Amino acid sequence: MAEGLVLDHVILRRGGDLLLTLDARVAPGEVLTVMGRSGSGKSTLLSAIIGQLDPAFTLEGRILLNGTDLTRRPAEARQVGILFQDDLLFPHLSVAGNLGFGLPRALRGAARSTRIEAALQEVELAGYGPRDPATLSGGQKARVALMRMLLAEPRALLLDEPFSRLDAGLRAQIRALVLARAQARGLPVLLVTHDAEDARAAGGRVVTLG
Ligand SMILES: Nc1ncnc2c1ncn2[C@@H]1O[C@H](COP(=O)(O)OP(=O)(O)OP(=O)(O)O)[C@@H](O)[C@H]1O
Repeated sequence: MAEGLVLDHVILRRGGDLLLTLDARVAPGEVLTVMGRSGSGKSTLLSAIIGQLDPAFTLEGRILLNGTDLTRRPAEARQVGILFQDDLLFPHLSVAGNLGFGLPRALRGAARSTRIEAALQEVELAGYGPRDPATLSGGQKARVALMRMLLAEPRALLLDEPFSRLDAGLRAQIRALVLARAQARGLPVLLVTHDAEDARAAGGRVVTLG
């Protein structure tokens, strides 16, 4: 059984037109960077992996995670986390409320608060639970969005240009944090980016679509 994320002869078509083909394995703790011109299908590939492919596209091949075939599973059963460029926090919830959103519903009371506080500590935001997200800096919001996603205990992580709205210094800092937290959990990571510096910093293999 192959651990990690396996894209087994994946072919995406729109109508009769071939969009992309990809055959790749991302091992636990490894980062595979996906680059390619605008329109080459990077975001569509991520949609297929999370189970939210637009019906305009068809998928051939298989998507496996830790040996389990996800191809026909509904999105909510896939345990694949994704971070986008505009990962907005829910404005009507506190920081703790936002983090709680990623937790299983069955987890209640003190166990719940303990998990939330540990998540805040992991990204150096101890004590920020009661804060209104609107009062956070861009980097703090990005850290809360990261932990909200990780608290759902994904088995793989997809990154769709999540750093591109951050200014250069912050971008490097958040990128390093996201990759470190993913690696600490042994998650396979697929990083979609236009930025050569992101690819270099990720340090793994690069595939170019189109
Ligand atoms: N819902 C849809 N219906 C039909 N065509 C679509 C749909 N979504 C995207 N496309 C088309 O599919 C192709 C791939 O789009 P996709 O967004 O995956 O590209 P991308 O590589 O992520 O681009 P970018 O780098 O600009 O974000 C493009 O030609 C796009 O116009």
